[in-house]
Amino acid sequence: MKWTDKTWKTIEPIYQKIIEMPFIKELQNGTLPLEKFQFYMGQDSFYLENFARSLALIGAKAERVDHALDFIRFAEGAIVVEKALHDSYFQEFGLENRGIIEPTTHHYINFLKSCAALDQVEVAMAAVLPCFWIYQEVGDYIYKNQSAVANPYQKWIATYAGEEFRTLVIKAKGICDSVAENCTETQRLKMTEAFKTASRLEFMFWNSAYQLENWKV
Ligand SMILES: Cc1ncc(CN)c(N)n1
Repeated sequence: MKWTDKTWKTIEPIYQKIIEMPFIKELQNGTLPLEKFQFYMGQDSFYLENFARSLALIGAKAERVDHALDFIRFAEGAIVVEKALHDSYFQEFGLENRGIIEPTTHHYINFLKSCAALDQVEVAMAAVLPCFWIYQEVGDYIYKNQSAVANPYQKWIATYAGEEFRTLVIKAKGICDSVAENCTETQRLKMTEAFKTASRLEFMFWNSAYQLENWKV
């Protein structure tokens, strides 16, 4: 069985919790309060910027030159999406600035950057995979289950349920499977652990937006 198939099984309970969370349910039926979506967009702008930096670092460390090129392109794509957020979504959703990096965003981006800087490159590749794969699954899930009424968040849904994003996810999964084949079992377990931690952080990221979580001091 492929490393990705085996690993997804370990996060099935986390994924189930994600699709049941109020943020996702309300995004799906279009009732998510604007304030929560604005908070999410602001934090996601910080996230994407730092996700891109992590991807670029992984690209620089990849053994295979084709993997390096793929990761450098992923990094470029994340920066382009981040810019699109500023140029269009922020305006559309009335967000004047992105605020400051709040606790869960801080935790997540520092987890990714530390994996990219300090861990074995295969482990770092596994750590960024949920950022692709979970978003595609959630995008597809919402797209398939949404009600017919006009949804103010349709553009967000279309981004992650679209063909373009699916192609990236297939590529990112393929890279993880190919590097996992050349790893020892211990290294593969470390990859799985990193994938699981990032999946938990995806849950926490949406949850923190729903709670409008902040530093409090
Ligand atoms: C927190 C988070 N994770 C993943 C994605 C999709 N790249 C995102 N936009 N934001």
